Amino acid sequence: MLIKYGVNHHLPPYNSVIGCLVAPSSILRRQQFLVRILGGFSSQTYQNRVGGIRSMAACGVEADAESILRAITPALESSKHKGQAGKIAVVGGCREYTGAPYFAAISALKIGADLSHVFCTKDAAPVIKGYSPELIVHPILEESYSIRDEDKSCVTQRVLAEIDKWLERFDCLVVGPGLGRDPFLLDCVSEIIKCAQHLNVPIIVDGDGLFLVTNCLDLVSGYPLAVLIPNVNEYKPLIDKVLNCEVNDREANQQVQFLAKQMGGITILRKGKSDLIGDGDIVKSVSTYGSPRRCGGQGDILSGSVAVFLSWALGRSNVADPRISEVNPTLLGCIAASALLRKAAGAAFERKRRSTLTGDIIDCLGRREVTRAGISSPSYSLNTDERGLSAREHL
Ligand SMILES: NC(=O)C1=CN([C@@H]2O[C@H](COP(=O)(O)OP(=O)(O)OC[C@H]3O[C@@H](n4cnc5c(N)ncnc54)[C@H](O)[C@@H]3O)[C@@H](O)[C@H]2O)[C@@H](O)CC1
Ligand SMILES: Nc1ncnc2c1ncn2[C@@H]1O[C@H](COP(=O)(O)OP(=O)(O)OP(=O)(O)O)[C@@H](O)[C@H]1O
Repeated sequence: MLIKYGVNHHLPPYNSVIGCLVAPSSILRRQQFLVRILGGFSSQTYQNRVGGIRSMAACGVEADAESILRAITPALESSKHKGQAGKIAVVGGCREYTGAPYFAAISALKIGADLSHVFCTKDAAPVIKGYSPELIVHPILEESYSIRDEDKSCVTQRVLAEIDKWLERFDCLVVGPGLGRDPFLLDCVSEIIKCAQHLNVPIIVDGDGLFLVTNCLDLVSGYPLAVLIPNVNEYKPLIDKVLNCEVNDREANQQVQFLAKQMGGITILRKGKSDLIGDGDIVKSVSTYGSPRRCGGQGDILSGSVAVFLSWALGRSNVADPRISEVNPTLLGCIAASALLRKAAGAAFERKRRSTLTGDIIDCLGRREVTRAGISSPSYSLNTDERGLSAREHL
């Protein structure tokens, strides 16, 4: 089955069936790159990884999210020291948005990371610090209004020098929650992305970070440790820019795959009724029922969660369990994070119904019924179409 998208005839047609089952040479190169940055696998393990990806593709589109979630979550052991369960950083937070970086960073901690940093503007920092003493907040970013044109390159250098001291220590960087659109700020963040890539730090791009990379695709294209997590509004311009066509919901899986492939094998997590996750090699969906509430901030929880699970998946890539060692860690991280968020959203909705807010979902991230095995069906009604009950029952 050959699938062409829109009017973009200069792009090679994507054979979805073959594309899902066979790892092409670009993907093999990506695997080799991951092998290198993960410290090396035996050639047998490497072959298994590729074979495992094929078999994962062959077993259907819906991910076995529950078992992946359990398999990549590290045991709590008394022999471990601070930092081993993950050091995450969020680059985001400006005058308008202080909630988004907070939600992402605190979610990372609540899931089990040991340390969570936020790099934000000077205005945003005291506010974010005020939300939580747990977060390490660096007020290093500047927006155009606060600096003179002649000082801009100096400020950029200072920001880079400051963040460079930290970058290498992070297991994952989340770029974009509440970042805003200030051009000078975004220029600085472009440089941060380049530095992180140079150090092989995984990068999750969300919110305004997606505005930045959609307008400058080279920032992440071809970087196998990049994950983009667009919502419905952020997906459209990305598709338009990369594939030069419109969003195709009938062939949503193939389009996610094609997008990831065209961007050089990065990972795409398209958020929605089902979260679709593709790396240009295979595509998986997570459709665990979550919550009918769509309050702002749930995507921020997801970005912080992907950061933690991705670093756990990377850290466990050389274990014997083939569900872990043979599959792209970025894919595993996205699947686990998506499943956990959905379960937490469902648990929060059980209690708070229509008044559920993002903080309520964060409170549920560690609840036993959310983290333990098994996905319980919601006891509440969805809507008249799906359950035959009125929307009033949500209250
Ligand atoms: N409490 C907070 O501080 C929160 C801040 N948030 C931040 O707010 C910023 C904006 O995120 P939102 O979720 O509000 O963004 P939206 O999902 O509303 O929009 C995302 C992008 O799509 C564009 N867009 C919106 N509607 C469109 C349409 N109908 N057609 C085409 N394009 C459209 C917007 O201009 C924007 O570029 C981000 O930095 C985000 O991280 C959100 O995370 C929510 C919570
Ligand atoms: N139609 C839907 N049905 C079920 N769950 C959904 C639906 N849309 C979104 N979600 C859930 O909400 C999560 C976040 O998606 P959303 O589109 O709200 O992100 P976002 O707009 O980036 O969030 P934020 O407000 O943090 O910026 C998804 O991963 C999914 O779990």
